[in-house]
Amino acid sequence: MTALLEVRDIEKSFGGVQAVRGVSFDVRDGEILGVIGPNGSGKSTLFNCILGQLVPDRGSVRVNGRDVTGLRPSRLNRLGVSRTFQLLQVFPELTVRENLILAGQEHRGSRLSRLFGPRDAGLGAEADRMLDFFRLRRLEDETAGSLSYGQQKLLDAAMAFMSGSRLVLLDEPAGGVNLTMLADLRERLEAINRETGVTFVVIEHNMEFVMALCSRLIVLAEGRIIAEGAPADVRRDPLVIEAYLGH
Ligand SMILES: Nc1ncnc2c1ncn2[C@@H]1O[C@H](COP(=O)(O)OP(=O)(O)OP(=O)(O)O)[C@@H](O)[C@H]1O
Repeated sequence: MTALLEVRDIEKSFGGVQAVRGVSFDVRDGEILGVIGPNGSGKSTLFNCILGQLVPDRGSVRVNGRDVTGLRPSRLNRLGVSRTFQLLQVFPELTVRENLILAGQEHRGSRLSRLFGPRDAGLGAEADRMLDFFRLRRLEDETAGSLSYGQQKLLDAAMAFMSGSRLVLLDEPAGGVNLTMLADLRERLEAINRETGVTFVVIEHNMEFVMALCSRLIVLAEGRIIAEGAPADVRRDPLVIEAYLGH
């Protein structure tokens, strides 16, 4: 079976710094893959190469068998690929619902309909679905800036799933989220994966969260994959332990 995402031999340097050195992996349709590694191991650079924020020096990225290497993020959005960033991307002055609609419009490649189109730009039903999925319904008319940080992270994740995204890359979804909200976030991400079959790749520093959420992990150190497998095996791997302790 063709993988949904095929990453082959990606390399990326910044001046003399080799941030990613020949990374290859596949993500199967419906899988939740975690990408972990110490600070500076190349996780964000790899994500940016996959999602068109950076053009890799070498290697290729395929989505559903189609070569998308170096394609701009907006083109990837239209192919059903979206992402979150370490820093929140919500618009604090817009309501929760408006943020969802805007994200949906961006994924479709247009912000203009926000100004000129119908109020919900035809995305109302989908926004409703996300409000229910991420249990944000009672907050739909609140401005995003008035929510707690954990609620804003939930909204940020929900926005990535708008407009039929089939592959979502989540960059530190658990960062800065308190314990109660963490359990909620994980449970909701598992539910959306189970119920809609959407595939995700997650960069995360919170080990407990990532081990519980992901069915498979890859571990980066100094720009290379040093381990790959089920969370329980990866956490026992001497190379992984050394990479973390070394930092
Ligand atoms: N724009 C850039 N210019 C120069 N060097 C960069 C740039 N982006 C990343 N690097 C370097 O590339 C290496 C990998 O960084 P990257 O941010 O990809 O690691 P990371 O695993 O995501 O780290 P963290 O967990 O701290 O977010 C680091 O040495 C970093 O300093």
